[in-house]
Amino acid sequence: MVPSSTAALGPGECLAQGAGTASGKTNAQVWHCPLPTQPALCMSHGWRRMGKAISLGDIRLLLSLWELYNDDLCKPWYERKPEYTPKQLADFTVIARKVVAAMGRAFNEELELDQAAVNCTSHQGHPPHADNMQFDSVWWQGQRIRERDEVLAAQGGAHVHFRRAWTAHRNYCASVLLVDPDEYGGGELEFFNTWGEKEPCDKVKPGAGEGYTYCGCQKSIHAVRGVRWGSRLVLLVWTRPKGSKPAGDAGTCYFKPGSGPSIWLTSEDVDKAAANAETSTRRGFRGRGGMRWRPVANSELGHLAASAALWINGDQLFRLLSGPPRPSAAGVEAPLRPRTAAAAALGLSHPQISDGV
Ligand SMILES: O=C(O)CCC(=O)C(=O)O
Ligand SMILES: [Fe+2]
Repeated sequence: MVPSSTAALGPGECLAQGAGTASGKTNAQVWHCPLPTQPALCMSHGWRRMGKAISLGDIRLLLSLWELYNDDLCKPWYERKPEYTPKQLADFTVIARKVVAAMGRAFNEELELDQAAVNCTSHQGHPPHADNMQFDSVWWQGQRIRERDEVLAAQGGAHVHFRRAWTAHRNYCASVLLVDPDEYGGGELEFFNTWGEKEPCDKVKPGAGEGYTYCGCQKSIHAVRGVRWGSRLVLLVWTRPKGSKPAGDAGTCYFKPGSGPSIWLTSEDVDKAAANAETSTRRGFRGRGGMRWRPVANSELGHLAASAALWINGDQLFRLLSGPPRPSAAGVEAPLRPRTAAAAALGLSHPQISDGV
C-alpha cells in the first residue's frame, strides 16, 4: 500500500512510486504487472528549487522573442515555425544553457540542452503527468484494472505502469517563471507523490527568474493549474544526458494544449546556433530541414480520469492544423495580438513577419 504520511519528507523528497530493485524490476511490478518496466534516463529523482537561474535582462529578451513569434498550435496562425535571426537564436540558446547549468548543479550531473520553450500557460493548465514517461495502465495481482477504476486503484496501492514517451531521450526538465506571481491567478506548479493522488504534496509559485527542476520519470508527477487571469509566461528547458544525441526528429515542437501561445527552441535550432557560432561568416544559415511546425499533441501524457476531458488528442490536433486559414505569402503582416502586461511594459508590438519562402 502507499503510505499515507509524507510528513518527514522535504521538498522533492516525497515518496517515489515503485522504487526499483537491482534487477530494474519493482516488487510491485513483479507481483502485479506482467509488463516490463522501461528505464528512464534520469539518474536522480524528485524536484529541486533553483535560485535565480536567469537575469532580468534575459527575461526581457525572452519576453520580446515571445511577443514577436508566439503561436498557439491548437489553432496555429503561422504555417511554419517562424525563423529566429542568428542573434535571437544565439540569445535564446545562451539563456537556455544558463538554466541547464543551474539544473546540472541541482542534480550534480552534466547535462546537454535538448529543447526549450516559452509558454503562456492556458486556462486548461497541465493535468498531472511525467514528462518523459507515459501513463499506460494500472495493475493488481496480474489483472489490468478497468479504466474507470484506475485512479482509485492507484490510490489504493495498485501498480501503475508507465511506458517510454516520445521524449524518453531526455532526463530532466526545468520551469523558470518569467513573470511574478502577482501577475496571474492560478497557474501553480504542483508535484505529487504518486500518479492518481488527489492532493499535491508540493505547490509552488516562484518569482520571476526563479524556478524548479525535476526529473522526467514517474517519480516527478507534476501539474500546472489553469491560469484564471493574467499571463503566466514560463521558460521550460529540457535536457538529455551529456554527449547524447537528440532522438527522433530534432525539429519537433513538443506541444501540449496547456502550453498556450508559445515559442520553441528545438534541438535543430540548438544545433543551428552552434553551427552559426562556429561559422559566424555564414550569415543566414538555415539548417538542414528548414523551419516547420511539427507539433506533437500530448496524448503522450498520462491522464487522470477527472482531467482527461481537458486533453485534445493527437488526431484532433492534426485536424485543427490542417483546417484554419493561415497567412502563407512571404511578408504578410502578422495580426496584432492582445499584448501581455509584461510585453506592454516593454513597449513591444507584433512585427511584420517574413516566412522566408
Ligand atoms: O509550465 C510549467 O511550469 C510546466 C509545464 C509542463 O509540465 C510541461 O510542459 O510538461
Ligand atoms: Fe511537464
